[in-house]
Amino acid sequence: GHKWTYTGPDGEEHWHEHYPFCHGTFQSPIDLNSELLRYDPTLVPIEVWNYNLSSYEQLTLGNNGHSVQLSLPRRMHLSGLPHRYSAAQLHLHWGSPTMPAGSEHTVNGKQFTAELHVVHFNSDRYPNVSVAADKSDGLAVLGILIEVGDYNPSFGQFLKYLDGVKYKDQRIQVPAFDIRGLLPARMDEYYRYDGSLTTPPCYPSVLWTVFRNPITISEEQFLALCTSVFSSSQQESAPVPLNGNYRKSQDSEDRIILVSFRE
Ligand SMILES: NS(=O)(=O)c1c(F)c(F)c(S(=O)(=O)CCO)c(N[C@H]2CCc3ccccc32)c1F
Ligand SMILES: [Zn+2]
Repeated sequence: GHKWTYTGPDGEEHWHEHYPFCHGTFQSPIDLNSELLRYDPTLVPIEVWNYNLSSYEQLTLGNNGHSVQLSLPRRMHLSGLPHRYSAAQLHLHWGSPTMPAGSEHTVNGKQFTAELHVVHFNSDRYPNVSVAADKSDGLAVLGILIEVGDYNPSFGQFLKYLDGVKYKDQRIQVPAFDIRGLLPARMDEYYRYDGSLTTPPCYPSVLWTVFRNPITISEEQFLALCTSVFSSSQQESAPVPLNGNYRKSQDSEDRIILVSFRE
């Protein structure tokens, strides 16, 4: 597909020129504003299955120029959603050393330091994430807000390999680890709304679950994330740091955001 970036002539204001859904409805991210929240007692705790991967297993860590992503085995899956959703990949959105706020979802206008997305596809209905990506019930993404605080050992499990994927299109195999460690303790408190991919092609195909409680990473871990990787390929003369890879808040239109918790 056509080149897209987060700034400049191919930035998010231009995405719709080649990816029409980016100008469409049900776009993500949105501001999770108290005025739009509705408590829904039917929202059960999210349950994750087979997230505790063995270090004998290897995962593919890659830099696709837009984010760093980790491939996930499809036996990892979620229950507590309208269908079984099997894992495909996880990736991050973050700020920069000078502008550290880089989450996609915001809470009452507050932008967090970064955001982790664990992308799953509806494996009851579709064979893989690519086929599911443009179907209205195709994807379920877990959003985990990240703020700077205590060191995060789970996060360290793949940050330590970032030097192997410094440049666009680099991929390496890394030992798997317990992905549950990247999620917040409370899986019963979350925001829920119908939205989209936050990157082109912006398909309105995502059932979003953003956990209420952020996880923390240390200042050093944050700096490692936003200084280790580049959106440019190794061959290019001028290395372009990969950071600020977040889409701005979209119009929530008249969407209600369901919450599993009482304020
Ligand atoms: N923030 S987000 O969760 O909306 C989201 C991304 F932010 C993002 F960068 C990617 S990507 O594949 O790395 C790049 C362009 O899709 C995906 N890719 C997913 C969705 C579609 C698809 C198809 C095949 C493999 C991965 C993906 C994504 F779902
Ligand atoms: Zn994402």
